[in-house]
Amino acid sequence: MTTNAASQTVSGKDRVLIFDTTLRDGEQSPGASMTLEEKLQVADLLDEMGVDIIEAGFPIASEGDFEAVTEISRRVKRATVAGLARAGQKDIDRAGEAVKGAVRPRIHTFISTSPVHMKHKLQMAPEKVLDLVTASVTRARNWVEDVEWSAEDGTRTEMDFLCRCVEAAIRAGATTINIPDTVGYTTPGEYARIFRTVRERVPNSDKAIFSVHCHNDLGMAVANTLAGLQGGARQIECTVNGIGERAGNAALEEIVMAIKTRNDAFPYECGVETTMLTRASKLVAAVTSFPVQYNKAIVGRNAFAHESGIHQDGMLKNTETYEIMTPESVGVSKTSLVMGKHSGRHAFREKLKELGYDLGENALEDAFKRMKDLADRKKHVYDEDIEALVDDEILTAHDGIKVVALTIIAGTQGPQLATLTLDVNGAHKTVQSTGNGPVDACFNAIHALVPHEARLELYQVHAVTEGTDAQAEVSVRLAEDGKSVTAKAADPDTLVASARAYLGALNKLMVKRLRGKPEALAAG
Ligand SMILES: CC(=O)SCCNC(=O)CCNC(=O)[C@H](O)C(C)(C)COP(=O)(O)OP(=O)(O)OC[C@H]1O[C@@H](n2cnc3c(N)ncnc32)[C@H](O)[C@@H]1OP(=O)(O)O
Ligand SMILES: CC(C)C(=O)C(=O)O
Repeated sequence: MTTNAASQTVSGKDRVLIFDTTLRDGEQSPGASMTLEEKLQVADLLDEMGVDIIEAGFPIASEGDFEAVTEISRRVKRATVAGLARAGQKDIDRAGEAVKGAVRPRIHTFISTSPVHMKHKLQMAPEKVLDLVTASVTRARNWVEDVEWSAEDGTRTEMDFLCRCVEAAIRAGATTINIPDTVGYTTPGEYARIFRTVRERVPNSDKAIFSVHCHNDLGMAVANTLAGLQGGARQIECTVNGIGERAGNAALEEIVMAIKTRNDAFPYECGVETTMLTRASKLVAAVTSFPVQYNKAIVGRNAFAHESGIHQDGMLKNTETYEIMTPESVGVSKTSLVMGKHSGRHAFREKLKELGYDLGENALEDAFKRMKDLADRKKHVYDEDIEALVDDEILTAHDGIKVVALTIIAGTQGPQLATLTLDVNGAHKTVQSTGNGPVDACFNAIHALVPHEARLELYQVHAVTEGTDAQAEVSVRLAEDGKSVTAKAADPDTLVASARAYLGALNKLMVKRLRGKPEALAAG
């Protein structure tokens, strides 16, 4: 056998081969077509990552597929490169032509063996299919030594017939026998039994490596894959991010991490460098434009994110409380403690530390309450949101004038009306003012309650993060007697942020005015 044969490793564990079919079965996902350049990038990464076999395409399908398989065969240095072919001469010759330049070429030929496929799709009698098994494998062997044969719809195939086909394929020279669960129909116990039975009943079964290939129609692709290994299979066919026909294929990253994390249950070795899994996932998502669902195991963006206070507290005390593998082991730089309405004080304190703040207990409590309040109104609380609210907290902590309430009536029927209540050194004062627009009305109200000569030099608004519920960060610059001050405030309501930024600047001006009159400052 010339290929990367599955065998026992020095650790005494069985080596399982990872056969990646992202570029063939993965590309069969409606809408997932990749350009040649994109396929080459994926193939390079798979090779670097330590995948054993790369199924590069189905060469008879199109000129583009032929070119992709040919190119990938030329450049991949380590992995075996496989091309798919139906049980026909033209398909096999085209695949042979495409993979012949590979360091380790493989032809993967298949034919359906289930009653429903043979009768309705192929419209062939079982004996004819059996003949084609021998003929196709024999022809493929004329091209390469490494031939894989697949019994399409194997899990819905009658056992006696499956065994006869497998025996014929091995006799004709197949070195790998794949029994696919083409329509995602099998169950873990059943799939393991199929492999055990075929391996026991087929006399020459020890001459080939058995392979699993599972689809996810019932959400069992990974479970079935692992069960297939327990039944004796030693090659796993899978795709990055689990993309593939219909509901997809078994996800490479999930299988590899299940073997690594639960090696007690799945005592096998595989050659994939797990720290590259996230990179591979991102690349495949980018080139196929198939987003990865947030809660996807291993590579979803929430796979190592914790929002609940109780979990975050546990994580801060010992990461093993809520993580069964480290984010670093799959190429994520670190766990993220996401701030949100379910977060607790332990995690918030840690987050502030990470962002470079050292707040006292009271300031921390205030900031925590404001973060919770923000999280009730806003879907995502980003680090920038926390920075904005803490900066704002620090600025307003010493302010003599604060917003108590603000209501604006705005719309097409002007003038816009602001009703504003301010706390001016402890006394609440309310006024109504109109203006040319809601911001003008609001600033006029401030002017009415706190008469001043300062000039507005700058008024700027920008969204702290994305989305219509993003916090607005408002900057205001006021100038008086040749002195100018700038203040910022952030709030999901642009007008509240505007009022607070204006008052922030006004407070700073007052402090400047009083500078040099310490007795006045002390009096507030
Ligand atoms: C389970 C799997 O994932 S199998 C792989 C599926 N992937 C694809 O089909 C993607 C690429 N396919 C293609 O580009 C095209 O289908 C081609 C080029 C392969 C064939 O195209 P066409 O010649 O136009 O045939 P079409 O796709 O319409 O029909 C398939 C034919 O192949 C036959 N066929 C299907 N599987 C096999 C097989 N394993 N061995 C031999 N013949 C087969 C069908 O019975 C049908 O034959 P018929 O024309 O005599 O009725
Ligand atoms: C060609 C075979 C292996 C296949 O993709 C399937 O049966 O799902």
